[in-house]
Amino acid sequence: MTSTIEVNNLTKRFGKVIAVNDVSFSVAENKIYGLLGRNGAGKTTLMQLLTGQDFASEGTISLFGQAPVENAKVLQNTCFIKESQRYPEDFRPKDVFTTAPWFFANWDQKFAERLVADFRLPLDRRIKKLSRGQLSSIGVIVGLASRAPLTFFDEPYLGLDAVARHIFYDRLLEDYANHPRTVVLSTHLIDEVSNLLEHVLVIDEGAMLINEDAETLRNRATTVVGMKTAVDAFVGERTVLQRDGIGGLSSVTVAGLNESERREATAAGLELSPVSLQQLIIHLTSTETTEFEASA
Ligand SMILES: Nc1ncnc2c1ncn2[C@@H]1O[C@H](COP(=O)(O)OP(=O)(O)OP(=O)(O)O)[C@@H](O)[C@H]1O
Repeated sequence: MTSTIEVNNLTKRFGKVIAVNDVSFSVAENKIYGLLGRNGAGKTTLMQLLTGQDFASEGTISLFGQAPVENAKVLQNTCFIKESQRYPEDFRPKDVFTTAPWFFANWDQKFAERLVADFRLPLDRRIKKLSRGQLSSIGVIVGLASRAPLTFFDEPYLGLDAVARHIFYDRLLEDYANHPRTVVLSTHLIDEVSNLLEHVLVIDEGAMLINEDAETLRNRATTVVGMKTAVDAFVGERTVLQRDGIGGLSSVTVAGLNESERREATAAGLELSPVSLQQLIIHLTSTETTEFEASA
């Protein structure tokens, strides 16, 4: 498998703050990655380092086999959409879409126009007059229509309403199927993007906590539902992530179950359902977590 990104022992310090702490990982070509983690975990810093916008304190980064810093060849194949994107004072959306093709070799103007219509973006209004969501939609359109071989979206949709967010997800999936590329998406709306993600990176306090195929990760926990006595008997000494119940019914989320354990649960009249990625990540990154990580 070809890697688009290779990171080795990457550290970034801001004075005493260690924003990224000795991180090593690779990102495979033509997959959609989720870069997830709590506030201040180091996601934006990591993306800034990867896109050559900041210097590493230690370690190495390779994009398409080369270091990204001041490397035009690498950067013209990379698109970084961030929530806080700034535009020249007098720019209107149409100016952004006129200049974007200068930077991105694969830019698709027709696709950009379709997205402008989808997002109902007023092309002639000054950018400083746009609503928060309209401003975000400019970034999302650039990120999609650039068709850069490597695209980073850092919380790209602040202010976008639910309809617009789903247009983004749908268009991304549709266009990715026709024009495969590597996408790294950072978001806190984990359940919304859950079906989009093929691989999940979770960073916590600067360190890489999870680097796993999304499907494998989802199978790391299961919710067992049924009569309280039967659920308790089945759960026994297993690691419990979450426990809910009402009346005689109980719902308990436990760390991964193998095939024979699943059969055992079903035979005991219990229902099994997969845990949501968001629930799992909340658990893995909440401060008291250690036992489940160790058992995974
Ligand atoms: N220029 C800077 N100077 C000092 N500390 C910084 C600087 N930039 C980031 N940090 C710190 O580094 C840590 C990581 O920040 P970063 O913005 O990468 O987090 P994040 O995961 O993107 O968070 P969020 O989800 O809230 O956007 C935080 O503790 C932040 O306060």
